[in-house]
Amino acid sequence: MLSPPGGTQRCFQAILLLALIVFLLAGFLHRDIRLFEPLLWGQAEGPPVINVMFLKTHKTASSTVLNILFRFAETHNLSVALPAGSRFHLGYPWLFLARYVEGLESPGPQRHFNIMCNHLRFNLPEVQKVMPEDTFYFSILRNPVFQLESAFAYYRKDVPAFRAAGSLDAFLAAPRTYYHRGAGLRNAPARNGMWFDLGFDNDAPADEAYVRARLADVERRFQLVLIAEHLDESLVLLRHLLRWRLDDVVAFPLNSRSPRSVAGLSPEARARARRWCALDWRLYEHFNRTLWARVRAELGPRRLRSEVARLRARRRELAARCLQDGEAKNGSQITDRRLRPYQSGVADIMGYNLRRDLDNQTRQMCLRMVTPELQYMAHLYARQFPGKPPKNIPFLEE
Ligand SMILES: Nc1ncnc2c1ncn2[C@@H]1O[C@H](COP(=O)(O)OS(=O)(=O)O)[C@@H](OP(=O)(O)O)[C@H]1O
Repeated sequence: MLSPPGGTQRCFQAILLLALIVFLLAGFLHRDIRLFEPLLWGQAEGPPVINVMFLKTHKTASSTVLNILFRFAETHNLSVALPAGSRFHLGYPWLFLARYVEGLESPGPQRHFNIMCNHLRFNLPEVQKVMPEDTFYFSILRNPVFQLESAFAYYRKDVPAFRAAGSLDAFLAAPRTYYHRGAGLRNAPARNGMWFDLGFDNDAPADEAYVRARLADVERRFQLVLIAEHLDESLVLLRHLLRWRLDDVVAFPLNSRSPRSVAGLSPEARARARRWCALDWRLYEHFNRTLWARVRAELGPRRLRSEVARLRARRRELAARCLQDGEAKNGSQITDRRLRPYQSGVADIMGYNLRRDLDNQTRQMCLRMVTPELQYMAHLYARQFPGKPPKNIPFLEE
């Protein structure tokens, strides 16, 4: 005889119902946790880091990072190690000396600053005279092929090796024809420019032991090295390490050339650039690899994806709120000359027009995000040293 069908059926239905409840609960909880995840992630585990040294390498998206730091300094009323007197950088291309900083030129008890981020050639013992002991050090690198191409356009008229060559292709085909050590530091941007900015010899042979020793120096000193090609991921990691808010690291790209002034390079020219700048190439390869290892260890792929998406969404939102047409403009299209970026070489450097309908508070916030480096530095200088003559920016007077 068969057992009464009602019992088995009820048992089966109960199991099914239980499975359904478990399934729905799991799905709901999962969604629920995911809903709160970004909030939990956003919570800092201590006060924000406020002593920060950024080694601003050349042509690596470093102006965008500098803007982040200037804004943080201004909104938190922090002191910035600014170039002394009428200068615009901290002694570059010479190795940095503490006396290049305003307020440290005369002997006396050393003063410390919170933020240091203007162009300089790294020289640790002198930087340590300016920055507190607990300073967070970081820098940025870019693929040396594109960094060199950008430098060529930007310094075309200033760097003897570039001036002598008709084009970057011609330069890379026979760099020794144009590049002579006799020109000294003025030729630094023409070879291993990032290696040079780190304070190393940009003409040294790329011997394995030497390269490894210098990479280890950088590892030891810098808590983080950002990569321009992965700037958003880098900024997410930076924010996490500094315990800053999302808006602190949201930035519009600054100092970018208009696409028409960017030269395409053939695969041969790219390979030559990698060989010519072999030290920079090793540097870039190494820190590109360690950035991803670091991101995996600190954040993991899911959190990284979510935070990068939040950063991009916020940038889009602010671009729509702040910017005329929501986008960058060529240098000549910028109507307010105070927002015009410095133009150099044969590069057409882009900037931004602000929307006209902004209320005062929004305008103030947007203005900080689009103010070019030199103007922002002059503004901070006037704020920090009201008794000193203000910095004069010659191209704004023209
Ligand atoms: N993610 C991202 N965001 C912003 N900018 C980026 C980024 N990646 C690269 N770049 C390019 O970096 C170049 C500007 O570099 P810098 O600001 O360091 O230049 S400078 O040394 O301060 O003059 C400038 O390069 P070019 O446009 O090739 O000249 C920027 O376009």
